[in-house]
Amino acid sequence: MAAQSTTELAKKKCQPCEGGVEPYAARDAEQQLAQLPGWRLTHDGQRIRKDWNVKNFMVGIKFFDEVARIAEADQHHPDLHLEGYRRVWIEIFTHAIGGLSENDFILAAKIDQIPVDAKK
Ligand SMILES: C[C@H](O)[C@H](O)[C@H]1CNC2=NC(N)=NC(=O)C2=N1
Repeated sequence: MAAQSTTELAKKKCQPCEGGVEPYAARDAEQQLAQLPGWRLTHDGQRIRKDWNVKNFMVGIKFFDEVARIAEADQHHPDLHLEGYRRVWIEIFTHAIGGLSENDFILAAKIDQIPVDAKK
């Protein structure tokens, strides 16, 4: 499976997934992640995750608001975490298949286009 650039991914729209799709093998997922700085595999290669230290709590909340808009527009939804008032992390996987589909990488690429005020 050929890895796609972030630009290619971000131009795509998530496709409705109700199962019946083979999850990415860890090796393919790793290759795709090489194009997505900061994202890594978790849960035995079944999810992708990225962490941010944002400037303050409201920056985190506003970031989530932007992420939520994208997720709703594409009907593909990440797990959003905010702890310790500015430590943010996002996990993405395709619930319908219990693993990774192209949708997860599309969403990650779109999230990476959101400007986020990081801790100085
Ligand atoms: C039909 C539509 O794609 C599904 O209901 C969506 C909604 N959002 C979703 N988000 C994620 N992350 N995984 C899913 O399987 C999923 N299913």
